[in-house]
Amino acid sequence: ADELFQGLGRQSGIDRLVDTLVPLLLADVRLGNSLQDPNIDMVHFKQKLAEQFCDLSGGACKYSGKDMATIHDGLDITAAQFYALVEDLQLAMDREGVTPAMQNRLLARLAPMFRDVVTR
Ligand code: HEM
Repeated sequence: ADELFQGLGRQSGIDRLVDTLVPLLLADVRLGNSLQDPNIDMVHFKQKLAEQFCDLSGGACKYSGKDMATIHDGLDITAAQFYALVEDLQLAMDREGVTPAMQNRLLARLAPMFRDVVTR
């Protein structure tokens, strides 16, 4: 069941993936400036993202952050922004050597979050 967790390189691979992903998100003008808010604790954000990827991929973690609808409520996130994040994640996974099969598996587990994240 934890084949995806292995495919992402276990905890250390997931941590590297998040370290590669977050600068891409911060630099992506398509995402708008919600992530540039100085009130966002980026250390916390990265920890929660890594924990979520670990949980979703079958690692021995339980996501302990806010639920996706609550945290993204009021950010007016569009479908285009959701897909832009997915593209950044694909690029980060390419850079970290995650195989296409494993990339697709992680993306498939994120897809159901669309309805909670996209509100505009
Ligand atoms: C599959 C898509 C997405 C996933 C899995 C995801 C995941 C997360 C996670 C785990 C957190 C931290 C939760 C916490 O602190 O408890 C978060 C926060 C946040 N996300 Fe997303 N997110 C997604 C899409 C997006 C998109 C498209 C945007 C648009 C720019 C976005 C903007 C934000 C912002 C601004 C925060 C920080 C909110 C705050 O700390 O007040 N997210 N997201």
